[in-house]
Amino acid sequence: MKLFIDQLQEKMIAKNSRICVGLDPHLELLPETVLDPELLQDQAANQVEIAAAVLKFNQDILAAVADFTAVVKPQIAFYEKLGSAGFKVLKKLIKKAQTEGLLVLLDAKRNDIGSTAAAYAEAYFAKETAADAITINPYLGRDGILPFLKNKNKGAFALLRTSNPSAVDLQDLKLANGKLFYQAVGDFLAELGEPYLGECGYSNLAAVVGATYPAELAAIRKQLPQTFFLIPGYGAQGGGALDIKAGFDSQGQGAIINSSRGINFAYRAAAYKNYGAENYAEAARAAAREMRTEINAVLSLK
Ligand SMILES: O=C(O)c1cc(=O)[nH]c(=O)n1[C@@H]1O[C@H](COP(=O)(O)O)[C@@H](O)[C@H]1O
Repeated sequence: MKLFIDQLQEKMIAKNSRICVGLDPHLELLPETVLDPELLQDQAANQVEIAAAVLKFNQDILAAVADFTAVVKPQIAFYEKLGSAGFKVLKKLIKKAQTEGLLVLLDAKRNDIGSTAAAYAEAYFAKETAADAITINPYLGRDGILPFLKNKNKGAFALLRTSNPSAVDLQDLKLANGKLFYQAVGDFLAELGEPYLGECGYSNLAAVVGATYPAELAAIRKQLPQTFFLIPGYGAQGGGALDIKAGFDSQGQGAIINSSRGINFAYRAAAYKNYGAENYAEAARAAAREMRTEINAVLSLK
């Protein structure tokens, strides 16, 4: 079995795509034709119907974008909040995505002490849920990270320089050696990821760097030539194609750019309004195709 990172690179090349479609079903943004807003008045009582609507919506989005992406990223919070019905939806979506030939990066931002991290790795990489990769929080250090790397056909994406405004609160703290905290985390991840390098030159231990901080992204790419990046913050959070360019290597490899709301709910955006709410999947397909084109153009890829 190929290393996760080599599988990812292979699929990115096959799809000629550097995008990652987030599957974040914000309930209040779902079309009324899929989810009756009345049901949201009492979410606890209507969990099963809401979960069914979420499943339909996400299955439609998945089918619509599958031609344009190598990987999808369900954010687990949106499924967890629907209780056991939501968890079943997540499992079905993971299976459907993989059946469509896509890799699944489960956005769960997990971590804990080593023994508990091992339980998380088992929970999300074991047969039943079987995501291909997971987002993790590196704050606990190596014993909390290594369990996610044990199986070499799975990957882990550690938070490095996040896209949110408060990223600066802790990540930019200056250390005694003059480095910023996230820069030291970067060095640490590069060293820890070294034994997990794939043939593509990147490690199964990847990192998350926000599109909303282009200067930091450019510096981190230089600092960490063997670390693959997930770059969220494109679209809804304000990041654009020029902002993410420096996250790639000279071959236009080494990163995937995530957009969740910008694709899932494209039907609500002025640019895709003419599709109409009932054609939300076609609008998402158009948005994914356009995002792929924009990113390939900025990277001078055909
Ligand atoms: O790990 C992530 O995926 C993540 C890290 C980060 O720094 N910023 C960030 O937005 N994300 C996730 O990426 C997605 C962004 O969603 P949109 O802003 O709707 O495109 C959400 O699922 C976030 O939880």
